[in-house]
Amino acid sequence: MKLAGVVLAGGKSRRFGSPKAFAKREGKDFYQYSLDALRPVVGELFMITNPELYNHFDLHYTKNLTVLNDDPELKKRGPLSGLWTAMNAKSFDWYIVLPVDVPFMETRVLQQLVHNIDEDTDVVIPVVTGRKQPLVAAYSKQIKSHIKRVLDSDDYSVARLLEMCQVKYINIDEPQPFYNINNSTDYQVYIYNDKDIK
Ligand SMILES: Nc1nc2c(ncn2[C@@H]2O[C@H](COP(=O)(O)OP(=O)(O)OP(=O)(O)O)[C@@H](O)[C@H]2O)c(=O)[nH]1
Repeated sequence: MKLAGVVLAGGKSRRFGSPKAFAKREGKDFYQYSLDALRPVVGELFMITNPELYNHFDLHYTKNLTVLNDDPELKKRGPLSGLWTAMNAKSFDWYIVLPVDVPFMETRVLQQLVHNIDEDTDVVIPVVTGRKQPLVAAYSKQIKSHIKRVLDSDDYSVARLLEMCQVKYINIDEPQPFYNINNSTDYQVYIYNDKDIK
């Protein structure tokens, strides 16, 4: 089974106030944590961003990394633009997706997703303390045409896509295996107090 990693890195970070991809934890950029978490489980890595951010990434951060901008025809439609761009760039059996704002992500969470892949499933999504996490998930190449259909419609939300798919939700049996850093309060709580929560 051929697996690709996809880091969604083209968001506007309105709530955070500056591009989250380049926020730092212990001197390392957030986007690098996502790449590092994916690297042990996938053959190739894709990071999908936008032209304003593109030149700020280290394009040679790791081997087998391709950094692309969202497909110009489908840009600014949120995370699915990024997933579509990666699927269109190269065919793999499954795409393991991460956002840029999970600097405590660990590879073992992604391994649990991969272990739950089967032929009757299109998408594997973890549920963490009762919350579904569709941007920390595995997507089959089989749903590429569904993604295109959603992006061509008025509602290009991930929720709309999932209505069309066989989704397997897996419970991650740990209190908080990762944190989303969406705004400055999250940053304050989880990064400044990093030493306290470890
Ligand atoms: N490639 C790509 N990634 C996106 C796009 N929109 C959001 N993302 C990424 O998807 C993940 C989740 O995004 P959000 O945190 O919900 O949105 P955001 O735009 O980054 O932040 P807000 O403006 O505060 O909502 C992040 O890693 C974003 O970088 C997009 O249009 N293209």
